[in-house]
Amino acid sequence: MHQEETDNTNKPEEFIGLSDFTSCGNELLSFRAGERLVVLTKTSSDWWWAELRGVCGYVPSSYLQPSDPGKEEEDPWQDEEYFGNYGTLRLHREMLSDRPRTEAYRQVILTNSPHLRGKVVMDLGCGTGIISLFCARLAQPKAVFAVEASSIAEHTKTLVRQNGCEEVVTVFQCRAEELSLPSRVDVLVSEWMGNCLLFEFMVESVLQSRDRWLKEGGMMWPSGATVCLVPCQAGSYYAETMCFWEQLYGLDFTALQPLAQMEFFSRPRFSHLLQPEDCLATPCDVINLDMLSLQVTDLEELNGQFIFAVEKAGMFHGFTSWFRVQFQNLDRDGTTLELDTGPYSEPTHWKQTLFMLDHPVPLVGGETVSGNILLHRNPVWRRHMTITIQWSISSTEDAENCQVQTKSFPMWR
Ligand SMILES: N=C(N)NCC[C@H]1O[C@@H](n2cnc3c(N)ncnc32)[C@H](O)[C@@H]1O
Repeated sequence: MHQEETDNTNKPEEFIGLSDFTSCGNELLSFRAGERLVVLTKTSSDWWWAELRGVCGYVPSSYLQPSDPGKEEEDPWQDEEYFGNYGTLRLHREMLSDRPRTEAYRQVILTNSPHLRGKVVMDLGCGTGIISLFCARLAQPKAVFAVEASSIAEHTKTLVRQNGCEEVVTVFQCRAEELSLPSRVDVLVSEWMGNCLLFEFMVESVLQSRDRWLKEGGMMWPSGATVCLVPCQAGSYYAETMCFWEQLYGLDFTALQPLAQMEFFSRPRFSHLLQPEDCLATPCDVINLDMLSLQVTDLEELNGQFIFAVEKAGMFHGFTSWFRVQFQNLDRDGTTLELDTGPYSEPTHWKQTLFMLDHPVPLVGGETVSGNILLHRNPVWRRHMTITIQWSISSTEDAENCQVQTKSFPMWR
């Protein structure tokens, strides 16, 4: 690749393919018309270094157009839409009606009540203030700073008054990044988890607030987070999205199956309820995060390995993912509490996330599914990521011919 001139602007930009481009060299990146690529560096006027679904390569600049001109100005955090959504009751009602989630935080406050006495607590992204109210009602903290950027905060102030907590709880209606507080805090509690743990990437705000406001030796709740994965059957989802086209009122609509595969299997399926009997192996913890040491830069790429021993024969339709979060006790010898959003626990509003393979594969007991998962944060749209899973299936007989497969799932851009 010759360098006519280099453009050192490193701000990634999103472009859309004007027409299909098929790579004819190993450093070139193929794409289809209409696909959104992220141009990382305009290395020359004709060839740019770009990324598509976690893979990088050179693309011809003449095949690309900037994604919708208005979008250049669009905030990469999409905060207007994001905080707009949280300004309505719909999402707060969903979170409050999630008993395992809300009860877990209540138990954390109750269990740690003695050590919370006289402490200063920050509740980051407090929403309706439920966790702050738990603190004020179930313990005797010196102060609780309830931080909420959306317009729901106006109502949160009323809820604090109506529940007699205004002496202890102060609501700050602003982004945590713009906050000024009278003092640092002993405990930073937040319910920040999104689908696949990280979607929305509110965790970045939590880490920045930790570095700005948490006292030395202070406590993060959650103190730790784990991403789990398992190979699974998804027979009913496969039937309703793929088999559906086989016999339609006596007609053969299977010509639509390639379209169905693109439409239903190319992105993760949120809110999938995995039945325990559909797990083909014992689930693996693939990513572990320590909320005291985790850095924002670590969030760009998180990698995990897995080896699954297939325990029973079944159809390998895909992988299912979920998360657990841990709440270390303020009494260092005390029990660590945990919220598990997996298939063996009571379902939460997150349920689980399903990653469908393009084609199901029959598995038999004794085979192994091994590989790795990569959570790659979107360099342009900062609340989004692409999950890439690489796997190979090996059986005891012919271990050598296990071919490595890979698939990337944008969540969502
Ligand atoms: N996936 C989740 N748990 N989402 C909960 C997000 C809650 O935190 C609020 N929130 C998210 N980020 C921030 C931030 N940087 N500053 C203040 N509030 C925030 C948001 O408005 C909503 O009420």
